[in-house]
Amino acid sequence: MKHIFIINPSAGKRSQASRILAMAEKLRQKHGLDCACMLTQSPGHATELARKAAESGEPIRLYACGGDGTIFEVANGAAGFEHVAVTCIPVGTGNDFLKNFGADMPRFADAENLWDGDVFPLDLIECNGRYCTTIACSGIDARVAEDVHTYGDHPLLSGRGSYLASVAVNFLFKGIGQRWTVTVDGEEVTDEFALVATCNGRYYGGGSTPVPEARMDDGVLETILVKKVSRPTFARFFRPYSDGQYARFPDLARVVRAKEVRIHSDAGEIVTCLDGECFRSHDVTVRLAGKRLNFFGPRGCDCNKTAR
Ligand SMILES: Nc1ncnc2c1ncn2[C@@H]1O[C@H](COP(=O)(O)OP(=O)(O)OP(=O)(O)O)[C@@H](O)[C@H]1O
Repeated sequence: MKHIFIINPSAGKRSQASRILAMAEKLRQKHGLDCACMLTQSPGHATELARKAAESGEPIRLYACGGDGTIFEVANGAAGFEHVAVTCIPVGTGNDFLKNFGADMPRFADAENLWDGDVFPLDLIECNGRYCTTIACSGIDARVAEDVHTYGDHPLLSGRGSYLASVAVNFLFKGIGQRWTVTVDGEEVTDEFALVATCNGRYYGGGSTPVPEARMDDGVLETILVKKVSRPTFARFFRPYSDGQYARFPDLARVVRAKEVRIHSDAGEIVTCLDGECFRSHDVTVRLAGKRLNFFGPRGCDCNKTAR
């Protein structure tokens, strides 16, 4: 069994590469493990490294050392490979992926708790040819995420602080909704939408939980559709939405368990974020992926620990 640490030196406020290198060295000395460390050179490189390792055919444990973007990239390289398992060592800004594990999240920070931990499969969302582990969102929430990195470098703002700054800018200066045709399992609706978010996990945007009942291994995705609203209504809606209280606004938001959701925009581009990584397009297709991700974590950990 090989243990490969894929380290994103640009994740978080400052590089944790030397701490991860020391951690891997400790595993080598203490347990005689076959460990290797690789630093990513650029965006997308973690997918390349993970796929290359997986294609070697050897049994491998991959440690994605970074934030949500890093686990997203490693998952995209490792999905569907039975002999590969993936975990996350949190050194990112938000680390929303690991919040799904509740009180066990801090245990992921030390590889000593991980190297012989439980392996279990997680569902994945497939969106426009890529895999997403937690939430695939399109609309104002994705535009907010697209802008979060602008504020993420600010020394006075935490992960949550950068998120709130981006919400304020998008709310005050950019439109809330867009005219889209949304097709849910073949049923088409053309309307003004604020956002459409498909949830496998429960957290995004520095800790918002739009659909707290979403579970990461149940073979089902929950999609929340939110219509365009006025600024005052959005201001009232935002907090309860972030706290998973969408049911208080039945005229604005509904949650469906759909196999496939398609979004089409004739006008402006749709901004979509997969685990916080954003892209723009006129067509978005989201569905439960045929492939799953073997994940490992500390003994006894539960990806649904915080589910309602
Ligand atoms: N060597 C590199 N140089 C610059 N960017 C990189 C490099 N390696 C990876 N990246 C990019 O860094 C970005 C941020 O990574 P990541 O999301 O893991 O950290 P974060 O933003 O601090 O954490 P979070 O998303 O949890 O808030 C990703 O988009 C990834 O593609």
